[in-house]
Amino acid sequence: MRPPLLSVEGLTLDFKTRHGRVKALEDVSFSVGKGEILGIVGESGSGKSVLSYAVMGLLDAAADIRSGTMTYGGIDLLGSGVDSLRGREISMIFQSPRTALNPIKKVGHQIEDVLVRHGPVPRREARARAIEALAHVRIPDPERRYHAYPFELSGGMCQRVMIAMALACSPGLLIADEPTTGLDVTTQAIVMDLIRALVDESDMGAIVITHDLSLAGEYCDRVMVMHAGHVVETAPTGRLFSDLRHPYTKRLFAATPKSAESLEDLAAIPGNLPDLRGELFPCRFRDRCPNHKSDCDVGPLPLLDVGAAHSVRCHHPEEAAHAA
Ligand SMILES: Nc1ncnc2c1ncn2[C@@H]1O[C@H](COP(=O)(O)OP(=O)(O)OP(=O)(O)O)[C@@H](O)[C@H]1O
Repeated sequence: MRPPLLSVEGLTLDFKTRHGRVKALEDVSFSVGKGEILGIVGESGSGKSVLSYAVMGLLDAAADIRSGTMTYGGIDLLGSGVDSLRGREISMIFQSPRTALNPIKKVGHQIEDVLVRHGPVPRREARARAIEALAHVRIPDPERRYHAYPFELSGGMCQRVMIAMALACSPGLLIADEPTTGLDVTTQAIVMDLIRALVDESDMGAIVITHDLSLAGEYCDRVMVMHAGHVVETAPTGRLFSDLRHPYTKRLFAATPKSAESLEDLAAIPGNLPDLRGELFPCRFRDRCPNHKSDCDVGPLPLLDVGAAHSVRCHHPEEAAHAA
């Protein structure tokens, strides 16, 4: 087996605030391999963005990494002198591409800036490389689009420009944080098809962060489910969808719209995320969980291996689908 590209082990991270410590991530472990898309799903506030910012080294000063390791290609991401790795080897795209782009600069020039800064590519070659980058993300007529300002492009085109910028220096890992938010359904599919194709045709790995379980099911090789700063379930996509084992994953799935369903068919997930500033039980889902028992409140949660590369952090997972 090939060693993972990115490996995160036991990451525990708090934010120091005036109202106490926000326990944003606890004991988070996962890996991403070359040519693989890992989907990270969970409700708003589950820690998806904090986790990606931690990998990118974009955390604000209030963040306190209390324990854990993060390595990229064997290099310690928590060590010093790794900033140049990010941007070149690990690249990120965000939601709202229109606001992430500079509104008063031609998109071609914005790609050139990335190439010159992180490439490093000599300025005289940057224009040709920027046009290549636009062509790479299937933007029609890239020579003409090179001169466009963001307001002249659709939301989907702006997201493709962002992906072109992120891929300009051929990173090994792409992190896409809600890359299709705000785009219509057809454009969402175009952007996700593009990310899938770019991963398949290179050795790049990718993390796609989304609250949309069905999008993760369609485009990701593996899915990791987060709840209130914990990883509660991880599995290869096909396996997860045929055998949801964590009570939270099951409810998240039931709350995910499928095309044939009406709003009344959707089951809301009862209760709210716990306040991450207070004392927390070992299981952060316990107040919302239909399977809660007294042993859930004692000691650390077990990480159960429930099948091929399928793990669940729970005392009382749901019955296996085939046993039902
Ligand atoms: N700078 C900060 N200071 C204090 N708490 C923070 C800070 N940044 C994030 N948090 C807290 O960390 C937790 C996880 O937030 P995060 O933004 O990662 O969630 P998310 O799953 O990405 O949500 P969304 O889908 O809405 O983006 C939340 O409770 C949030 O309030």
